[in-house]
Amino acid sequence: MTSYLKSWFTGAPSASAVLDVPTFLKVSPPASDDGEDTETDDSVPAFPALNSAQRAAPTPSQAPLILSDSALMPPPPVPSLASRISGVAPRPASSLLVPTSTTQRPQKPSKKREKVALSPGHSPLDWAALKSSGVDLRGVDSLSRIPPSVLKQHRSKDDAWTAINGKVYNITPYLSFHPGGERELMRVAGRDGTHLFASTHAWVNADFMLDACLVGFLIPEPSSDSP
Ligand code: HEM
Repeated sequence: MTSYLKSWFTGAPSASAVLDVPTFLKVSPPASDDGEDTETDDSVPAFPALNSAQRAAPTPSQAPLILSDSALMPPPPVPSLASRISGVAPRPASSLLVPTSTTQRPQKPSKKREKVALSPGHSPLDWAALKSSGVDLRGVDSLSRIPPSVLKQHRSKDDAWTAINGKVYNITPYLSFHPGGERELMRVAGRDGTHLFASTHAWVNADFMLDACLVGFLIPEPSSDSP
């Protein structure tokens, strides 16, 4: 047995190791679909099949080369443990990956825009429903021309007006619906809020949000000496 294995690895055929591969000349045909097997021959098929890859395997003289450990492909490099900092995850090998950690301190949330919890029934959808319900949200019979002095008189929560882009709105009904809270919205009550509004959320369409609350148009203060 040992000499046989030796001859296999070295490729030298030994006298005692003669591969005696039996040759089958007859192979049984595949069974027919209808199950009617006309052949009464019960010979077993050759295994491996006569034309199989196994039979075409190398002879002892073509024995496969077995590589030693040093001839094999080296393993991937071990990440350098020396450069690791305690408590900090190692940097990924690819610079395209997201860094696993950062040395920057998290930024404090901006104080400028804080969301407030709106009371139930005061979502933006509820506001849209109220606007289209036909309920009077203006509090005036007709639109008028409003100078800053008149606007100034409407600065209480129950009666709050503001001017945005030249239009004056009654913001009292919107106070409890404002996602930024009543307090923030009241900052523009009784005055022109265009600048503050735009610097807080320029993307909000005040014209659309408050169309049902329009009370008039902001005009310059009439000069006292005019007739
Ligand atoms: C007068 C008309 C105003 C209308 C129609 C209005 C409308 C809105 C709307 C629709 C949002 C939600 C925006 C979003 O989710 O992106 C919002 C958020 C907010 N508003 Fe107003 N706003 C008005 C005035 C103001 C004013 C004068 C201030 C304060 C100076 C203010 C402060 C805020 C804040 C802080 C938020 C933040 C919440 C967030 O991050 O969404 N708003 N406002």
